[in-house]
Amino acid sequence: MSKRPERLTDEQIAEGLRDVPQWHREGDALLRTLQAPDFPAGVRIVVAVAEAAEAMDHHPDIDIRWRTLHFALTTHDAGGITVLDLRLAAAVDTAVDTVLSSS
Ligand SMILES: C[C@H](O)[C@H](O)[C@H]1CNC2=NC(N)=NC(=O)C2=N1
Repeated sequence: MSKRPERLTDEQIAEGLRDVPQWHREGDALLRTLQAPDFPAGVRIVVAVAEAAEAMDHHPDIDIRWRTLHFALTTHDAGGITVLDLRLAAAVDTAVDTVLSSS
C-alpha cells in the first residue's frame, strides 16, 4: 500500500484552491455545485467523474438533485483535506468540461 497523504494546512488548502477556482472549502471538505443542462447530462458527468475517481482510487461524495450536482471531497483516511482532494477537484473539473463540451 502507498503511504497515506498528510492533511494539508489551512494555508496549503487556500493556495491549492487557487488552481481550482470553482471549488471552495467548508470545514474538512472541498465543495463544488453545478447545474447540468438536464438530468441525463448530470448523470453523464457523474459517470465520467466516477471513472476518474476509480482510476485515482480517491472517491467524491456526490449528490444529484434533478440537474444540480453537489460534489464534496475529503480524505476519510486522513480525517481532512489532502493533496488527493485537490487532484480530484481538478479531475472533476476536467470530467465536467469534457462531458459538457460533447453534449
Ligand atoms: C484503500 C483505499 O485506498 C482507501 O480506502 C481510499 C479509497 N477512496 C477514498 N476516497 C476518499 N475520498 N477518501 C479516502 O480516504 C479514500 N480511501
